[in-house]
Amino acid sequence: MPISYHEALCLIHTRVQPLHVKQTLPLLKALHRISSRDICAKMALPTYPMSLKEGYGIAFASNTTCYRLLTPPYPNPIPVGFGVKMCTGESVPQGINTIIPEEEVLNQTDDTIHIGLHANPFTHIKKEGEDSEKGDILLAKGERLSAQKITALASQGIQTLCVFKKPTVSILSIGAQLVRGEIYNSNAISIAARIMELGGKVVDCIVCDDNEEAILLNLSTLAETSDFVITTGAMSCEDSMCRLLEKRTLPPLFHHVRLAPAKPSALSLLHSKPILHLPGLPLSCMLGFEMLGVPLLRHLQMHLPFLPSFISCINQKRITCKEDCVSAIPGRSDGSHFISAPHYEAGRLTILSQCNGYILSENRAIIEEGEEVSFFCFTYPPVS
Ligand SMILES: Nc1nc2c(c(=O)[nH]1)N[C@H]1C(S)=C(S)[C@@H](COP(=O)(O)OP(=O)(O)OC[C@H]3O[C@@H](n4cnc5c(N)ncnc54)[C@H](O)[C@@H]3O)O[C@H]1N2
Ligand code: MOO
Repeated sequence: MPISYHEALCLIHTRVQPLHVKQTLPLLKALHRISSRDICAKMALPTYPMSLKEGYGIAFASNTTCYRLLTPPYPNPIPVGFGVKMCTGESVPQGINTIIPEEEVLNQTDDTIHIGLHANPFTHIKKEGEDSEKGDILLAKGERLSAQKITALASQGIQTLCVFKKPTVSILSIGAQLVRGEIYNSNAISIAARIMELGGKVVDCIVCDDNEEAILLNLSTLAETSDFVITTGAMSCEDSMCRLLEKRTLPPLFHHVRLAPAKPSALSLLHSKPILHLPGLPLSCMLGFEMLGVPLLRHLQMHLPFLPSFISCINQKRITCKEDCVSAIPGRSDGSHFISAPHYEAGRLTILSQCNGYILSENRAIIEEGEEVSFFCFTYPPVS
C-alpha cells in the first residue's frame, strides 16, 4: 500500500540522521555552505553616526539659512547655527544633526554657507547601529551563506565560518541497457549535477546490471564510502531493485509513495546510511529526486527549512493531474505566472531542460487556468 508524500517526508525527517560533522572555512570557501551555528553581531554598525554625503554638517537652527563654518579642533558639541565640512562616510561630530550636500549649498565663503529654507534636520546621516545592533543574528544555524550574508559577516571583521560537512553522495544506476551501452547514463550525471548545485559532493557513479547480487555488493561498498546513496532504475515489479525491497533483503522505510511521477520510489537504510531508490524513467527519476532527494540532502546537511521554499503563481493553462496523490508538473514561471511543459509523461528525457521549476498539486484532478499554484524553482542558488 503506497504511503502519502507527507508520510514519506516524515520518515526521511525522523529516520535519517543528519551529519553533525563541522569544519571551519574562510568565508569565500564557505559560500553556499550551511552555517553550524548562529553568528551574531559583535558590535553595533556603524560604530559612529556617519555622513552619507560630501558637503557640510550643520547644527540645525529653524528659519536659519546662514551657518558659520568651524575648523578643527571643534567644540563639543557644535553649537546650534554652526557647521563643519564633511566627507562621505566621515564620523559626524556631536551637535551636528543634518548634512547639506555640497550641490545644495546656495552660496559659500571661506567661513559661511548659505542654504535654502527647505533644508530639514536629520537628513543624510546614518545613525550608530542602523546597519546592525550588537547581538543581531547575522546568519542563523542551518542557513546558507550567500554573497549577501557575507556582507553582514565581513562588515564585522568575521573571516571564517563553521559549516556543516558536505554530504558525500554516490549513485548506482541499474539496468541492462546501461551495462550494454545501449543508452547513455543521463540520469546519473543529471542527479550528480543537481547534488553539486545543492551543496553535496558526488564521490561515485556506478553502473550495474539488473541483478540482485550485483546490486547488493555495490550498495554495500557505496554505503561504506558515502553519506547518501541513490539508486536509479529496476523499480518495476519484476526488476531486481524492486524485488530486494519487496523481499526485505533491503528492508524499506517506505516503498511506493502516492506521487506522480516517481510512485515506485523507496527509502532504505544500509549501515545506517540512507539509500533513496528512484525509478529509471528519466523525468520520473529527476522529479522523484526533487521531491524526495532534495529534502533528504537538505536534512543531511542541516539546511533549514527542511523543504525548499516556493512561490505562489497563477496557472496559465488548464492542467489535468492524477487524483489521490501529489503530482509534480514541470514548467516555466516568470515569477508570477506558471505554464506547464508541453509534455511531462514519466519517460520524457529532455523536457526539464526547457523548464525552470515545477509545481506540486495535491489530490487534484484538474488545475484550472487562473488558479494559484505553488512553484518550486530549479534556479541556482535555490531560493532559501
Ligand atoms: N506493467 C507495468 N509497467 C510499469 C509500471 C507498472 O506499474 N506496471 N510502472 C511504471 C512506472 S510508474 C515507473 S516510474 C517505471 C519504473 O521504471 P524502472 O525503474 O523499472 O525503470 P527501468 O526499467 O530501469 O528503465 C526504464 C527506462 O528508463 C530509461 N533509463 C533507465 N535508466 C536510465 C539512466 N540511468 N539514464 C537514462 N535513461 C535511463 C531507459 O529508457 C529505460 O529503458 O515503470 C513503469 N512501468
Ligand atoms: O511513477 Mo511513474 O514515475 O509515474 O511513471
